[in-house]
Amino acid sequence: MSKAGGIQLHIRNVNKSFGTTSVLSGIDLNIKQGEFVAIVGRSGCGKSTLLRLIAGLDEATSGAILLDAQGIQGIHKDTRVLFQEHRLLPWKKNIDNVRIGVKSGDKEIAYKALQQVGLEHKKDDWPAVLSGGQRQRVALARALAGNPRLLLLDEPLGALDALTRIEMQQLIEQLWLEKQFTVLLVTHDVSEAVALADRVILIEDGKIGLDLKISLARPREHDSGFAYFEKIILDRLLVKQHYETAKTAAEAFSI
Ligand SMILES: Nc1ncnc2c1ncn2[C@@H]1O[C@H](COP(=O)(O)OP(=O)(O)OP(=O)(O)O)[C@@H](O)[C@H]1O
Repeated sequence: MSKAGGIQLHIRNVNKSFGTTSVLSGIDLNIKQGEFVAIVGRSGCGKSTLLRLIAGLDEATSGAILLDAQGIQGIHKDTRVLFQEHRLLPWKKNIDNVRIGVKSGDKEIAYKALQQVGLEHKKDDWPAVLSGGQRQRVALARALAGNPRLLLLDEPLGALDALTRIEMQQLIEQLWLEKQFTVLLVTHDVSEAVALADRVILIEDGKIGLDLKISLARPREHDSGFAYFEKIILDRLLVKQHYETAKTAAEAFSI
């Protein structure tokens, strides 16, 4: 029997290099059972790399990643990952794509997962006839069907239009409140991070530059409190960008 509730995560002094290029250095992070954490940062800062290490899809160069106090060894049975691309198999009907996520292959469980994302009526359709948002919902259903305790989301809403994106955010929040799994969401969208997360982690220069608790009630409104948190994060991202731009300009003019 798997344990109920979310997975607890401890990251201790994790470093990751590709060849001689260091991407992550000295990452320390504790995530509580059932916490919703968003990871933001400029393009290429190492967000996806960190997520892949936690998913067990890649190995840290040094340091430790503990899931429920156990050192990670490959993909944990209670972890599911959702990527920006839906990764559905085009030759399988939606219900059969969701069944891939069920260990026993049980069709009932797959059907229930499709119900949870509001797409049970599309069970016998092919992924090709769905909209982009619907395909992402089927991919989410496939992840849910595995009854995850840790859900890793790597920009899963990045390719969706603004309205569908907000609907998906609400669906993810509602499922998280119901099921109490732990969530790590990598996103470029600061507003999305503030809308969903208990904590926002900002990565810069391969380190944690900011670890901000979002102390706003749910469901979140776009009010002055929301704008306050958005500004803290955006200011931090932009200050860094201004610094980089100034540095590049200074180098170009040999200042
Ligand atoms: N398998 C790999 N081999 C070599 N370099 C890699 C590999 N994976 C990632 N990198 C490098 O590591 C750095 C961080 O990449 P990563 O994808 O984690 O960034 P990111 O913050 O998720 O970026 P984005 O927001 O653009 O998706 C980049 O410079 C990238 O080129």
